[in-house]
Amino acid sequence: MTTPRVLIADKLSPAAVEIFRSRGIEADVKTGLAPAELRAIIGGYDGLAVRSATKVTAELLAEAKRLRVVGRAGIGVDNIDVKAATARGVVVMNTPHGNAITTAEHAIALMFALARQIPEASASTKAGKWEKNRFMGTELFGKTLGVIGCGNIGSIVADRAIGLKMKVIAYDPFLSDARALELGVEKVDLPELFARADIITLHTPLTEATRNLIDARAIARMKKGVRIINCARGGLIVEEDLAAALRSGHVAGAALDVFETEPATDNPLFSFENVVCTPHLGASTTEAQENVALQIAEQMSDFLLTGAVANAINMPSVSAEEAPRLAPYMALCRNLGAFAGQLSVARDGGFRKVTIEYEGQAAALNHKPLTAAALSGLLGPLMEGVNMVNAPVAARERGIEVAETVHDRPSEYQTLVRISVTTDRDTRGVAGTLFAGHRPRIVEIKGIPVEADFAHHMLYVTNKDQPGFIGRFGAVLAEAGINIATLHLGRAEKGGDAICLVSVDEPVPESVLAAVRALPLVVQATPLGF
Ligand SMILES: NC(=O)c1ccc[n+]([C@@H]2O[C@H](COP(=O)([O-])OP(=O)(O)OC[C@H]3O[C@@H](n4cnc5c(N)ncnc54)[C@H](O)[C@@H]3O)[C@@H](O)[C@H]2O)c1
Ligand SMILES: O=C(O)CC[C@@H](O)C(=O)O
Repeated sequence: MTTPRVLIADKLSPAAVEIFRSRGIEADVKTGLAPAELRAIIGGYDGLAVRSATKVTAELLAEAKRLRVVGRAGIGVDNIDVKAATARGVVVMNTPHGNAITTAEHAIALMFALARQIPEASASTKAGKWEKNRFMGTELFGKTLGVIGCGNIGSIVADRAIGLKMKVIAYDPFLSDARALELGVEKVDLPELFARADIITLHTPLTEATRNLIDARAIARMKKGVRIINCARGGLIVEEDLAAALRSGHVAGAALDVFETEPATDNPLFSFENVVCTPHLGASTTEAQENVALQIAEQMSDFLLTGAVANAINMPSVSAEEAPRLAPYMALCRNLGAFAGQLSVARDGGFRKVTIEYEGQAAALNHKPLTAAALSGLLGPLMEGVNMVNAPVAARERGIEVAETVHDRPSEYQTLVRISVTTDRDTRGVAGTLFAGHRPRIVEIKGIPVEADFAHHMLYVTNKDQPGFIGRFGAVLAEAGINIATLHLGRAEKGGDAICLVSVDEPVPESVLAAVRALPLVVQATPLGF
């Protein structure tokens, strides 16, 4: 394996570079590059580590020919075109917990700053004015805090606010009653939160569903004198609508760490005395930056070196312990998928349904990555650059139904995977096992037992089980100068359908295939490549 190369494109703790290098990965730090500069060099890297400044766009990804992973040292991935990355088979991973406490603390700090006008009071005091009467605050004790988005950060904010003896109400469509009870928050719907909260704090990701969540209509439903805190993403609030509500006095104040356009150097909200602003500092503590840098460097190194996948947005997880155990299964599933796919494409075209069955030891494994590997093999003949990241999406986009079946029954083999592909005309199944625990081996084709290793070039022939086939078949290949490396036969019953699977040393040319197909007793012949 060539040494993987990672580009660190945003300012990350030096600990990240140390981790990459100690794991034998080449790491270049090039921050502040213009998009064109980044596009010019990205083709040389297997991994890209970013924070929020670098925009990982479809244009950038189009130049990233060898890129396998984008690592976000932080939580929000809205600066990464995850759809484009997935389509190109690039894993996108983040560090979901590393800066959560720090960001929650920033939200609490902003709440205090807002309630006691600390930034303005500080500026005034330092300017030599002693304006004791100008800065009348509001107490937090007993106030109702409305938390919108009660995930990692929102729930830490709720916990801290409860410690301050505030009443916490929360709106999050995915918050269960049990979790709300555990957190000590009251679960409410959005209109009720707007109607009851004295202070509202936002902790949702920026998605199409949450963009412009706080607009003029939403603000009109809030209490007069409400205060709003945003430590999540700028696009959650319509800034003009917030400015209008600040002007009218309906909103008593706002504290904003994030803005619609960043870096925010000129924003109409800056002119309000009762607006506290910080430059996207939510995650900016030494502790959080150390956490996310270490975590992303470890995760990216694990993936590039061992295939382990943690905290990926667009791929199932594979733990570092599982990765070596799953590796031979992934090869088995990819090859079985490729076998079934090549057979079906060659004969019928489009796939309707794929069923992947796991039996014996395989039944106890983490199936999601194995199914993704099977789909990548299956779609290989149809798509360029298909891999475990983009195959499940590609299958969905092509309307292919994917079913996983785990058999809790004794298996003839210690471990078995069977892949069946249904087209408009037929269903074809291929099963395989791991020989000696690690070598993928075919054990059944269309219900007929046959034992064969996968090889680079193979020829799969179905024929009538009658004397004379093998001699003629061997002669055709021999006349064409094609050496048979291995030959495996199977049949459904004496004199019935039979199969012959050979591995050969080079691809079988079309003219030889035509000669094989023309032989008496031959039903079909399909070249296969693995
Ligand atoms: N200011 C900063 O520096 C900073 C730092 C870290 C994270 N963030 C932002 O904070 C966000 C939240 O981070 P997190 O770690 O808590 O994420 P999380 O995924 O743990 O929590 C997000 C929560 O939002 C909920 N949610 C989704 N859609 C919703 C909707 N329409 N209404 C209400 N709730 C909804 C989800 O169910 C989830 O529980 C991140 O997406 C990121 O954008 C900002
Ligand atoms: O990297 C940062 O400074 C901000 C990170 C933050 O926005 C996040 O989503 O994790």
